[in-house]
Amino acid sequence: GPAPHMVKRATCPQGQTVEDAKCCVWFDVLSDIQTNIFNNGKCENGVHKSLRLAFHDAIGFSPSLEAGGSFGGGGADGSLIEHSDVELLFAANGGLGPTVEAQRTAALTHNVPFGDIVQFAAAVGLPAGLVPGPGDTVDRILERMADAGFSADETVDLLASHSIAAQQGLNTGIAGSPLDSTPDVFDSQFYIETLLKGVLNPGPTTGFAEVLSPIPGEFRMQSDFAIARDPRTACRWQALGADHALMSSAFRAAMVKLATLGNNRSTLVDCSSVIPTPASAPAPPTIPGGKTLDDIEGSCAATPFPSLPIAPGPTPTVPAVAV
Ligand code: HEM
Ligand SMILES: [Ca+2]
Ligand SMILES: [Ca+2]
Repeated sequence: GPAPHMVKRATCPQGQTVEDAKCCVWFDVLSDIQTNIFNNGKCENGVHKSLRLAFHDAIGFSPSLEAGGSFGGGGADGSLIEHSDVELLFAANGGLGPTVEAQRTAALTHNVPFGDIVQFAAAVGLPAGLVPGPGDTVDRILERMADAGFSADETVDLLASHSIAAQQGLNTGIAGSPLDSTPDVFDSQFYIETLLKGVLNPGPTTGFAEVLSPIPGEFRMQSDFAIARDPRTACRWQALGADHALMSSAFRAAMVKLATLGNNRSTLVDCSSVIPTPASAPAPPTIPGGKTLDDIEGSCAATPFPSLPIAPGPTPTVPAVAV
């Protein structure tokens, strides 16, 4: 049967049953943001930015800074909205402003908190430098993630987010260049394509922390390139690339942890049933057209890269998305 916190105990005014009557307002928030932030529920810029915002809000959480007597950040506390005057100035949060404002409007409309009120008092500013950067070494990224409580595997799991992602700040000349060939589909392609040999620059100039890409139009950042090939992370990376079901379940588990960082989970109300059920599974993982297994830089010492089907036709040019 369902876990105790998932037992539905309340009926909302519109007839839905939920875990707790406190969840009902989130149906109103849901339809508001589907319409006003997600362009009628499309996996586009509003969704991409909102996911990135969730990471940047939550990862401002450092037990080691706190132990040293400094403010360690409040974790997933809505500080990016509450203290947008401070936090939007951090370089890592570039491009997030419009989403922060749209979410503020929705929160105020429905009278829901930006984040946990207890965390708010402490979260007067997210210490800069807590969000990993695309030019950081794998050592530094894994250390920072470990400080916030994430293993190397969980760090890889969270990067599934880069399957629905584009860059705009690293190379402004090609703003909207996606990180995989299917930026509107949450699939395994990101993990496969980051392992392909880099052969080209997608733009006329090279951006910050940009490394050679395998596919015209696709952007590859240094940190993704390096994490895909590091002995500590390469096997997990490859495993998620070959298995969408594993990728989804691993991402879900790591995202629950991220979304509640800095909060006491026993004090939170679980409203999972408000989240719509995802549409059907995406197309199975493939090696992009025009490439072969020989183009994959297999980096997991223990296991060779699996032989995946190759998409028909020549190597595609990945179109830019709106950002
Ligand atoms: C661990 C190290 C990570 C690094 C170094 C990193 C870095 C970046 C960078 C530099 C961009 C491009 C930003 C721009 O130019 O506009 C980006 C985009 C993005 N990141 Fe990450 N990221 C990391 C982890 C994560 C995690 C854990 C999540 C979510 C759980 C996430 C979600 C996203 C999303 C959704 C985008 C696309 C935003 C858009 O399309 O506008 N990232 N990331
Ligand atoms: Ca925060
Ligand atoms: Ca994708």
